[in-house]
Amino acid sequence: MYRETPGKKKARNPHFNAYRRKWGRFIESLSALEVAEAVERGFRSVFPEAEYVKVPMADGGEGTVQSLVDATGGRIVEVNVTGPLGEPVRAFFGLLGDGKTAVIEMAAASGLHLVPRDRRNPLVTTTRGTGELILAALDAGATHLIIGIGGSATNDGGAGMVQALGGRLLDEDGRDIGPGGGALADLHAIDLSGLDPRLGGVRIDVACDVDNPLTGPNGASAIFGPQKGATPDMVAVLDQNLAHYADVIRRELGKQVGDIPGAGAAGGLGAGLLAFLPAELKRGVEIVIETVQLAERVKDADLVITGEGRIDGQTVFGKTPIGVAKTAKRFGVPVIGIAGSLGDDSAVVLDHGIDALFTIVPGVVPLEKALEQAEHYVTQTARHIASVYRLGQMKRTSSS
Ligand SMILES: Nc1ncnc2c1ncn2[C@@H]1O[C@H](COP(=O)(O)OP(=O)(O)OP(=O)(O)O)[C@@H](O)[C@H]1O
Ligand SMILES: O=C(O)[C@H](O)CO
Repeated sequence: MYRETPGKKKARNPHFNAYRRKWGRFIESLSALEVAEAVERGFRSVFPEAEYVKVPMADGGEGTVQSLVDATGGRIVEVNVTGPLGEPVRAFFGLLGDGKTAVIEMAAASGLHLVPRDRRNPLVTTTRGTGELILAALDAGATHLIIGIGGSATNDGGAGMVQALGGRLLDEDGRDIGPGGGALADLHAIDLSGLDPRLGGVRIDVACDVDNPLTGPNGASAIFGPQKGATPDMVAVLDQNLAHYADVIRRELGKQVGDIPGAGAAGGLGAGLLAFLPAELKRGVEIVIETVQLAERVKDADLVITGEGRIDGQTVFGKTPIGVAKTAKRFGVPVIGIAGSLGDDSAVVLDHGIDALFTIVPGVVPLEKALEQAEHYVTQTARHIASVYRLGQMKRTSSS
């Protein structure tokens, strides 16, 4: 039960995955830290003396690097890498406060947003830039890598990535195969002897945005190929090539990776990471919870506030707010969820550890305005939540 310590109330504060980078190209919305700050401002106007702990959270998708950098006092490192079509792109990774953990979003180097719609072609797009980001992280001294995969322009099974790291993918004549999901048809042999030796000493946690297998009707090519520019004929070729790729991996490396859930994420990069590197696929939010030591930070809280852009029925499938709520519930801490918008089925989250839900928009406003005004709306909503919370305390005080 809640008990007020005079002068110091703990309303521990929030975990919110609104993604600056996601919206940044159109309209500036908020990073997780900025949302946390807005919640604190709203709460402070009602509870000025409370202690507020802000833990920017994420689920492995876009915004994860920024959140983990903010949560751990790390820094963002910018690097020039090879883009999906072979052109140079300015990408980034995060080096966390411990100086040993690097966080990579593969989409920063190999993302769909980097390729104009009329040039999308997964037969040729490559994950080479993702491999180059891994190399840059190793150069920075990282021994633990967190790699968020999804939002890719690619369907090459991580072939470009392993080539960038020194692995050789050879055709029948012993020549390196070219870039893209099309060239996988030529693969005959794999030689990992030139792989960067530093990879032997690293731990790699991979957060996939989906659970799809590598091939088949639910595989990478069939489900995500079309958004990358694949026609139905191209989907058939890409799927066949990934199946061949998995066969060669099995023959050459003795690893069976195609059916593992998440192998088909990011055009089969999930499978490539498992086949070639010391990688483990995990739930993104679990990786983040561990990295920011969330349990430690919520265990003494009186209240946790969490949220995301939109809370709906999908939120219960491994999204940030539910991971936060489950952690808080281990310590019996109440949890309030806030969101930019609530789906018709949002109430299901109330069965998964969230005790109450609020939307931040004050009325019918265009999305553009809602995003522009998000900081103000979050502050205002937090103030209203704090007022209701205080009412609950008054009732308890007067009836005790
Ligand atoms: N500031 C905001 N105000 C109102 N609605 C918002 C706001 N931010 C996000 N939304 C709503 O949430 C939807 C999805 O936004 P976003 O992709 O950021 O969601 P998310 O739920 O945080 O992320 P994801 O589901 O991709 O992990 C938007 O289309 C919009 O309906
Ligand atoms: O990149 C992709 O293919 C999708 O986001 C699924 O991982």
